[in-house]
Amino acid sequence: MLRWLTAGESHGPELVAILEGLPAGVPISIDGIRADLARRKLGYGRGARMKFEEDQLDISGGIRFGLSMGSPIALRIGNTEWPRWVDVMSASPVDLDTLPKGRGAALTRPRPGHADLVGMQKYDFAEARNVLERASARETAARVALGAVARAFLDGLGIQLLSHTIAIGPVRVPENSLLPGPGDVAMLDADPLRCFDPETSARMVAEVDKAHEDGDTLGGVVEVLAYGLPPGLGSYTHWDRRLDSRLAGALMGIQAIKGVEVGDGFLTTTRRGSVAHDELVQTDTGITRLSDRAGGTEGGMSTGTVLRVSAGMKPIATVPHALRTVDVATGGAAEAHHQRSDVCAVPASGVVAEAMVALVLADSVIEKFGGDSLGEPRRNLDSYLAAIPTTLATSGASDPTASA
Ligand SMILES: Cc1cc2nc3c(=O)[nH]c(=O)nc-3n(C[C@H](O)[C@H](O)[C@H](O)COP(=O)(O)O)c2cc1C
Ligand SMILES: C=C(O[C@@H]1CC(C(=O)O)=C[C@@H](OP(=O)(O)O)[C@H]1O)C(=O)O
Repeated sequence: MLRWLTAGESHGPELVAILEGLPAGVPISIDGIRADLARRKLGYGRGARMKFEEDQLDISGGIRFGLSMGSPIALRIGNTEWPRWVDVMSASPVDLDTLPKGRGAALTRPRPGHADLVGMQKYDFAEARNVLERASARETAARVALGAVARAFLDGLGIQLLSHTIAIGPVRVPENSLLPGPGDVAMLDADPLRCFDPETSARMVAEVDKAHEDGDTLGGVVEVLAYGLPPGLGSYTHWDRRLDSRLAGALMGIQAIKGVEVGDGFLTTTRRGSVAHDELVQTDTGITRLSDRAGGTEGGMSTGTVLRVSAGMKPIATVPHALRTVDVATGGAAEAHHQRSDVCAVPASGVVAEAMVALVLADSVIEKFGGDSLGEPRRNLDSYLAAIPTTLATSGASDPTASA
């Protein structure tokens, strides 16, 4: 079993992350983790903080000479904003009257759509600073670092992941567009919105510009693809063993994600059964699916075809053209607090979604193929695939673009 935890606040000294249960012998490049952290900061529409905040990565344990040791992997990501927040986020008591006016001010005008009001109610805080510090998606940097480690493990088994943006607000890639493959990651990262279709990307840029001009914010949809999975990860035998259930939980656990679809998702519900599923035919190389509407799972198990899951992000709650709220200090009508914010963080969410999918898949692989050291799941995976009778064997991936 793979377990992971993160700690740390948005303006605290650092984020901390621990990954427990990874086999020994997985090659882990520290620069590779740094590269994924840099990818999370990409994307047209992100706010000022992404320009000056650096993710300062340090390894505290679990990796030696570039290889995992089988012990918990501990990572720290320093917040370079920290020097400006030492007093406001001090772990020791401070005289509140000495705090700087802006950063140290009590946040009594909760933002609709953020965690502010309910967080104050639940944890008995008079203002929202403690709430937003941990609710903030700054925490996703820690998850991306953990995801990079999980991805290194999957890589060693021939499993590769990527994500791309399929919608920004109302602008969406055309149905049945070509899907990106593992070789397209550099190209995706070079696109301002991490969109695979240049024409749609240009329209997305215009949509972000328009929202920015209007003092507004945007959401959208990202899709994660995983290539090279074996059939049989997850299980139909119990709800919490289902791969799709675990993926949905992990993706819904990302800040601002409000919906998850597997394969064609809700579109499938509009189709008749005769055109909703992926028919099977026998070929020279084994059983093949004629389409990929299901997105790589059946019965809560990976089918061995490309896994395709998407996550929908709501528009950023800190709207510059501030929303109506109540000042909880006075009880009077007010505008929600706003200093700075992202106009759109959908491309970054794609990188976070990749990390969450990588962690779930790595956990599922370890569950099925075990492993104290990398060789063990490799051997078990090979012998499992070799033991599938030829009458049941499937032949690699179907064409995922043939889904309609
Ligand atoms: C990568 C990323 C960046 C985000 N940036 C902001 C932001 O700048 N301002 C904001 O209000 N919300 C931002 N959010 C969303 C909030 O963190 C989220 O809405 C909040 O924690 C409340 O959780 P909920 O939306 O899931 O209810 C971001 C989310 C992600 C994934
Ligand atoms: C810091 C990050 O994202 C932050 C997520 C976030 C939120 O409310 O979720 C609000 C913003 O923080 P601030 O209010 O300090 O500008 C984003 O910049 C990051 O992704 O590294």
